[in-house]
Parts: sequence; structure tokens; C-alpha cells
Amino acid sequence: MDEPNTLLTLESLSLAQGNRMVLEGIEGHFEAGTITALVGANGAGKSTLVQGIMGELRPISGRVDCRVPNARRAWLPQQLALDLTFPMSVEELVMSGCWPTHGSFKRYGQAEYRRGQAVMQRLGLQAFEHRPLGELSGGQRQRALLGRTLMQEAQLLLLDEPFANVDAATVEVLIEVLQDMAAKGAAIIIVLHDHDQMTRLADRILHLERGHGTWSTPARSGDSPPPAETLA
Ligand SMILES: Nc1ncnc2c1ncn2[C@@H]1O[C@H](COP(=O)(O)OP(=O)(O)OP(=O)(O)O)[C@@H](O)[C@H]1O
Repeated sequence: MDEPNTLLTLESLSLAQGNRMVLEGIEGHFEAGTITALVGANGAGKSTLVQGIMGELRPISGRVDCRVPNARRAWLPQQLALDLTFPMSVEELVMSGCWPTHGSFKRYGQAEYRRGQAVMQRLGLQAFEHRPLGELSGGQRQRALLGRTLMQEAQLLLLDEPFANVDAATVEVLIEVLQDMAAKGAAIIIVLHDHDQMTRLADRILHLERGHGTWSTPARSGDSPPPAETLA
């Protein structure tokens, strides 16, 4: 790793699902304080790359070099992938963000409870703290899930379409919290489809297509238009 603030490096990373080669030769550096949008069509390999980064899928070749300890890595899956019948309240879910460093059986201390209360307040969840997850709206659930990663003080955070099925007010809260986490030094990788959200949030874009990755920066309003010869 060349840059001191690089938290994650992908070197010629190739990943397969079963016998099918999905991604080949992916390169990338993910620095502290940056938000990367991971984009690509259905089946392009976004979830496969996330599994590779989280160590759930062993590379066929190449390397994932991550400086962030396991306890500070967080993965926020798509809401549809979650088991909502699990009997847990909002407060219990948020507090479970302490588990990687604290253990799941020890009682939480006063300082941890205070931090949990502050996280729930930040995300507008105080009124729902004792409500079971199965009785929350999509937006409330997503706030609670992000609250868990705040509690964990995640340094590497991966999110899969976090704004799907959530209300506009929640989108704003989530964007604010994610920008704040990045400003405090986290490296964030978000699977995104919405172009406006990409422009607002991402510093860089990793586009997956036909097994390969291409890096770019989002075009902001006020950027100069592309040269005439590149226009159709
Ligand atoms: N468990 C699996 N076994 C076999 N093939 C798989 C498995 N999971 C994914 N694939 C295949 O790997 C390829 C990449 O899938 P992946 O889920 O990474 O794409 P994606 O970009 O996340 O798609 P989407 O936007 O639809 O979520 C697809 O062709 C998919 O069919």
C-alpha cells in the first residue's frame, strides 16, 4: 500500500461464483474519508465484489489488502435480505454494534448506553427504541441499521442500495450521517443506482461491466462539458 491513508487495496483481484468467473483484474485504492459508488447492471458482480472485500469469497487470483480490523468493518445488506422475524428491538439492534469489540454476552456499561442514546437521537429513532424490527417502516429500519454501524464506529462501511424503499426524509438523514462518517475518516463503498444520489455522495465511481472495473469521478453541476468530439 503506497498511501498512508489507504484503508483497502484491491490488486488484480479476480473472483468467481462456483465455476463462473465473475470479475477479473479489479484494481483499486480506497482511502480514509472517501465515498465510492459501486455501479453496474444486474449481475455485473457488485455483490460478488462486496463478498470478496468482506472476505466471504476467496480470490481466484490477486489480493484484497485491508488495514481495517474485522471489528471495524461493517456490511449493510439490502433490506430484502434481512430476517425481520428476528425478535429484536431498535435499541437492541443499535446496541449490538458494540458486539465486535465488547462481546455479545457482557452487560453494556453506562458509557455505551449513553452513546447508544446519542446514536438513536441522531437518527431520529428515540420514539421507536423499544419497537420490534418487524414493526418498522423501511426507512425506520434503515436508520436503525445505520445506527448499528455508527455504534460500531465502522471504519470500512459497505452498503447495498441503502436508499431503496426508504422515504425522502430518511434519505437525507442517511446521506448526512454517511458524509459525517467519511469526514471522520471512514472509507465508504455504496452500491448505488440513482444518478443524483451518486453525484451528491460519491467522490469516485467504480463501474463494473463484463467482468472488469473502470474508475471515474462523478460529473458535478458546474463542471465543464465534455469536448465536442466526444458528444454523439
Ligand atoms: N451463489 C452463486 N452461485 C452461482 N452464481 C452466482 C452466485 N451468486 C451470484 N452468481 C452469479 O454471479 C454473477 C454476478 O452476480 P452478483 O450478485 O455479484 O451481481 P450484482 O451486480 O450484485 O447484481 P444485482 O444488481 O442484480 O444485485 C451473476 O451472473 C450471478 O448469476
